[in-house]
Amino acid sequence: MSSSTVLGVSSTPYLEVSSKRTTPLATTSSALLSLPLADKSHFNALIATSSVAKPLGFGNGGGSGFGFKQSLTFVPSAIATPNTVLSEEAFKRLGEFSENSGSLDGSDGDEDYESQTESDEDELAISKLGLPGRLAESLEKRGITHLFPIQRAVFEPALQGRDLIARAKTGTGKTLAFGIPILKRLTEGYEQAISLRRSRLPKVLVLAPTRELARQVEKEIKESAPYLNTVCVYGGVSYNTQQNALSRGVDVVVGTPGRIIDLINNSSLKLGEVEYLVLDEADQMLAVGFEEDVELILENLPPKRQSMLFSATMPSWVKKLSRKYLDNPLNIDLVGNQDEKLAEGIKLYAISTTATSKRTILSDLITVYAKGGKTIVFTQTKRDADEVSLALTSIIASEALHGDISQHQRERTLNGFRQGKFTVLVATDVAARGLDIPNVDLVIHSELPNDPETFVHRSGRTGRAGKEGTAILMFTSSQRRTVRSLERDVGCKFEFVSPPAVEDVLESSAEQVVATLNGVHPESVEFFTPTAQRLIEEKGTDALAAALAQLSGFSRPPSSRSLINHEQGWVTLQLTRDSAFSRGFMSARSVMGFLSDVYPTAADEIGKIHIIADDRVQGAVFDLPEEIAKELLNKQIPPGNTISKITKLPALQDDGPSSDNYGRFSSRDRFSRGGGSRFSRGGARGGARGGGSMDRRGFRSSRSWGSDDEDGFSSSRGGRSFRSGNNRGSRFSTSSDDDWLIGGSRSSRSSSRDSSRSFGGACFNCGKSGHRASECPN
Ligand SMILES: Nc1ncnc2c1ncn2[C@@H]1O[C@H](COP(=O)(O)OP(=O)(O)OP(=O)(O)O)[C@@H](O)[C@H]1O
Repeated sequence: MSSSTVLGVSSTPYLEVSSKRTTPLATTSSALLSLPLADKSHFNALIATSSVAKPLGFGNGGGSGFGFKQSLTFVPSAIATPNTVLSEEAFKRLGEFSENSGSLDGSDGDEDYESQTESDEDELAISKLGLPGRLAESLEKRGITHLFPIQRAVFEPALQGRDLIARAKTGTGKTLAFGIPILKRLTEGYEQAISLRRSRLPKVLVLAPTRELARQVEKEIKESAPYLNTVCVYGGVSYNTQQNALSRGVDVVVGTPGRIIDLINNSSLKLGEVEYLVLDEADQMLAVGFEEDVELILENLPPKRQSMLFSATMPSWVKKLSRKYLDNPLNIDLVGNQDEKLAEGIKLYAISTTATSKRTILSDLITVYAKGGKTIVFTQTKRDADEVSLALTSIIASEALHGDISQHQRERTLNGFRQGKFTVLVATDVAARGLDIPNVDLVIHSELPNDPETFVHRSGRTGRAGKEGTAILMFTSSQRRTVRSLERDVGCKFEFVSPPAVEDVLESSAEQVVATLNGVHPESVEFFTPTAQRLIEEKGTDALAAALAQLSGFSRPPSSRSLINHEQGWVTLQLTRDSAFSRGFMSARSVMGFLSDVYPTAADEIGKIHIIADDRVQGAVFDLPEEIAKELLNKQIPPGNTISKITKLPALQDDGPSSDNYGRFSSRDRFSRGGGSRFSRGGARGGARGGGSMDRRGFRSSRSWGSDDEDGFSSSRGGRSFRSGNNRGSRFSTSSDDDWLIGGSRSSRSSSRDSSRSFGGACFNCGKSGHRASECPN
């Protein structure tokens, strides 16, 4: 068995699979379901593929499935670890391996696969699992006709009584993965019982970290096995109802730790007969803060029980810690360490924002990316959740959800959201884990999450059960590095995008309005038809366009916005220079030099400057207040230069040219964490720090320093709010998030109106600093 693995496959003889050749789908579902039943010391892992996805109606690709490869294959021992089944990482490697190899009998694997798939689908059907009739019936009634992959992987070992640690991506059906085998056992047990005691004690305890999640698990179990008595216990509501329910005899208790402890302490909840324990969101349940409570609860459970841990994230410390509570657990990991941790159907975007532009961008993102569907916006603090929700409400119906809101209101809000009464839920991480709300199209992280796990869970509120969804991460320029490490930790890639252009927002708004027109009652339409006819005769399509504009909330033209930081009232211009005319490279200084020559007011009022990333283009983009931009565009400019208003940003250099002195101070990360760095910005900028009395640019530069921590990584940890940004909210503070600010010597530039002082930019003519092109000795 050196390079081969021996697998026990239900009643069939052991099957030896060489590591060079595999059997495409020789055994499929039966293998999956029965593998752990066999002599466990003999098998390492099993690779399941689209035969898993297909019967589930996920198809083989198109982003809708779970990303399984085309065939079922077995893992050579080199890849699998003992007590580990079904790693998707292993799937991938072995998928390739099996695709290149023939089947053992030399037949064409694909044919075998197709012919085999038909019967697999059958075997995997809920109706073929040997479930008690009423359980199978209620599952099927709910549309659960086939097991999902994690459910298949867990089914047999769970029935065998193994302790488990199971990881599978968000929205892949982990609740029923533990639910189905437990309910099977429970139902079978009760079918043998003559009658059920009214005072029976719970056999199953499921712990969840939040009340909403506990309620949801309760619902899933109740709907799957309505004939059992399932009681949910959680804080924030009266004890009476829960105590009464428990006293009537109970089979399954689902709850949050705090209330469970209270009920144990007042003797309303007795856990002495629990046979099955589940920790949902196990990594959170065992994290600091929860673990003590969990431990306390476990002390009340019989030592002989089956324990199962489930989560979409399972940091290694959880596995270590869980040894305390589990007996020789089987690891079932459908995620894999090297692979992307997010569900397959989630499209990821990242967008750089500033504190002040955040809210405008937020509502634009919702308009453009959710297209009228449901959105969850995650904030760092409760206050942020309230404020963002309030701010959005004037544009889009939205509600806040967080821990300070009364439990009844929390439930009303969640129900309203589920039912589509409003489309935007603004929540703290109380909603990050587990919540299964159908058709959430968009998740927005309005602030960086505290850790990669939270990112995975928050994002996982969309793209569930094989559906597609979008997650957008908003970050400030100082957090760019953290975003990169997030990519590494989660194994994902963001598409970095600019804020939606005004045109896109208008178009999406119009589309949404058009979609709502179908809902207008025909009788109402009749009332308006004569007026509509008259209007069309008088104004043609303009009449309808005006109606759409009004309904979209754009009865006035939207004010222009910077493409760089999305600030209203600003425009982004592009300056390019013919290579024949170029001297030296394009830098922030040379842009300043150019503007000082052509239109000094523009140099005074300029916002951000970025150099175009394309090496073949000598160019930069920069922001100007709308009126000044208009003036500038009417000015005569030196030959070989082109200046224009743009509607889409070209690719930009991240940190500015390294040879530019200003670039040295460009990465705010350098300052945001190091405290009193020797690159003291204040010093470098001519004492701008704290310079509230300085002129505008000096002031701006001082703000950019001062806000470093507020918008930096520490903000996500410390729960800074939009408000902190907004309180600083003059348009000048917006520039405080500059990727790199133009003013290596802002204080000196700020005096450019006073020509007697030295000129801080570079000459546009010769590229040297210290003088203007008009004063150029060359
Ligand atoms: N076999 C199945 N067939 C059809 N739908 C299913 C099946 N199993 C689960 N579902 C549905 O899939 C959705 C996601 O399931 P669930 O909430 O259990 O996911 P999860 O893996 O626990 O997600 P999270 O990690 O976010 O908690 C639910 O709506 C559930 O009813």
